Amino acid sequence: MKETKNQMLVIFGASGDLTARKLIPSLFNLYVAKQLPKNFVVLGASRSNLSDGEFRKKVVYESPYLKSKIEDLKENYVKGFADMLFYEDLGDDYTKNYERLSKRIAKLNDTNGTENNYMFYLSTPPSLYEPIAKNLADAGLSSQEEGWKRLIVEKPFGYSLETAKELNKGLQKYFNESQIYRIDHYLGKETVQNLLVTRFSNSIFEPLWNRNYIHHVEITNAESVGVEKRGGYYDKSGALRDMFQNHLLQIVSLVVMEPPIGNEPEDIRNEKVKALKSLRIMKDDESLFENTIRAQYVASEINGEKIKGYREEDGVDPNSTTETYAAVKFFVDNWRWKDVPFYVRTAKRMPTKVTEVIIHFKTPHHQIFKDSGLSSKDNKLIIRIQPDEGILIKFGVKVPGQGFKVERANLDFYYSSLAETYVMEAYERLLLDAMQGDATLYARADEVEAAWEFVDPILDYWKNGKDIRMYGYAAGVWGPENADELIDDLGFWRNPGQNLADDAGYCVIC
Ligand SMILES: NC(=O)C1=CN([C@@H]2O[C@H](COP(=O)(O)OP(=O)(O)OC[C@H]3O[C@@H](n4cnc5c(N)ncnc54)[C@H](OP(=O)(O)O)[C@@H]3O)[C@@H](O)[C@H]2O)C=CC1
Ligand SMILES: O=C1O[C@H](COP(=O)(O)O)[C@@H](O)[C@H](O)[C@H]1O
Repeated sequence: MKETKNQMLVIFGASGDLTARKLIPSLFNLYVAKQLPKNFVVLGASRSNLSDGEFRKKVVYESPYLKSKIEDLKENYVKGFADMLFYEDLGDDYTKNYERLSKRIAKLNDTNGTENNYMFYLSTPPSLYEPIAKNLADAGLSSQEEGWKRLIVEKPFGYSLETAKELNKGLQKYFNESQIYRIDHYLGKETVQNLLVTRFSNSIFEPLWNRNYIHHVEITNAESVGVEKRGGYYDKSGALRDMFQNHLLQIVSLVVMEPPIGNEPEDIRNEKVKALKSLRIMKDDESLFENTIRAQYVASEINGEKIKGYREEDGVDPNSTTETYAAVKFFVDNWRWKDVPFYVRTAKRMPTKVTEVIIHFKTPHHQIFKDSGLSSKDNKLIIRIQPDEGILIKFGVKVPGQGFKVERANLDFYYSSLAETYVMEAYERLLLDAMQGDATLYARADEVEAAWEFVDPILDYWKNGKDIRMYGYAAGVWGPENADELIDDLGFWRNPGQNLADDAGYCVIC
């Protein structure tokens, strides 16, 4: 087991939503699981004027995100956690007041024995990432002469290839690449990591994992919710930037990558970068027109409840051309994947929340049971990332009786069957990894840039392309009908239900 050294976590943007909703609950879980180091403190920093006590009240005692967790625990236990939290008000301007902040850090370090090991978490608007890094460096807080210093950077990492490069350069002026941890919470999901294990710890999948046996690959990420309270942010982002450039291309890289030479962070990251660099970039309008689809949800009624259309959401421009649905077909230009199409889609306001990877295998090259009724797409490996996490293999079996009637059967594995194993939440896992200095599940600078390189021309075409269309889909359906055209020479999208084994067309709103 890796060692978690005594340390301090400084969260910039500590009065915000992410801190209350994800960061503090994850730290609380780690505290309950006794995974935090002996000497550990959290210093929150934001513009809001809060005392230590008010901060503790907000993110622990009165937090709706901890309510059910702390109800089950003794009060002094909860107090033990809350007492590790402190707060420093940075005033109106994050670029000022660093002198005060660094004095507070030094004092907390001396009184709590955190050994000058500091992890800075940037959970602010992205425009502040570089200024904060600069201010920290100017205050001597990026130097590793005494203790280590790490910088965790939230998404979005850039708005385009150009801005991502600028941000990389900007941060690397003040911190070394090895100190920078770019978070992608999908990499913290147990089932996403399981993609690596499924592929590289079994001898039954990898020999088939190539163009000789795989017909096409499909990845679906669907959410039943709309943009919720984040209309202002989302309208400047859209599905391609919000989910595809980061989370989905990370999943793609794990499906596409070659076997790494080992499981050290750089072994894995090197292969992921190579995978992302092998995605065929679509450059001309014709291929962008043929291989990409965008759409927005429109008002609808589900189970008697009226659902707003995207353009009616708070913070969204009534004439917005931001997509809430994105589907992309692409190829991977390397030896393993030549001519194998990949279909990846992501959207809000779908019938259910689900993320899965489907490997569709080819038809056996000589079919002796071709009158059996099964089609070429009946051998599938489904890796279910959420919910009902697990793996399903679909294959043909003989129907008992005379002749050779073939029917589809399922072989399945469910994570829930490992009931005794505690499965950490994504942020919990990622925070612990960063505390231990393990960057395997964090994106490297070149990885992020390679992903933007693929996405940039699509965004550009969607903004300026001459024939580009914006389709509509009623909230609660599986996107615009036109999206089927993308895939229809091969079949149709698998529209799964909430459970792994639920097949096409099963729709619920949850
Ligand atoms: N919320 C989520 O679920 C997710 C968030 N993220 C990312 O995490 C980051 C934080 O998100 P979230 O917590 O939702 O955002 P919020 O808007 O809720 O919080 C932002 C924080 O930054 C501070 N802040 C805002 N503007 C300024 C400013 N001009 N100068 C100084 N401080 C400022 C705020 O301080 P104060 O209020 O005290 O002024 C607040 O603490 C963003 O980059 C977001 O993209 C990523 C994935 C999911
Ligand atoms: O990063 C983001 O992810 C969430 C979806 O995360 P999940 O773990 O619930 O699948 C998405 O709702 C949000 O728009 C996006 O910014």
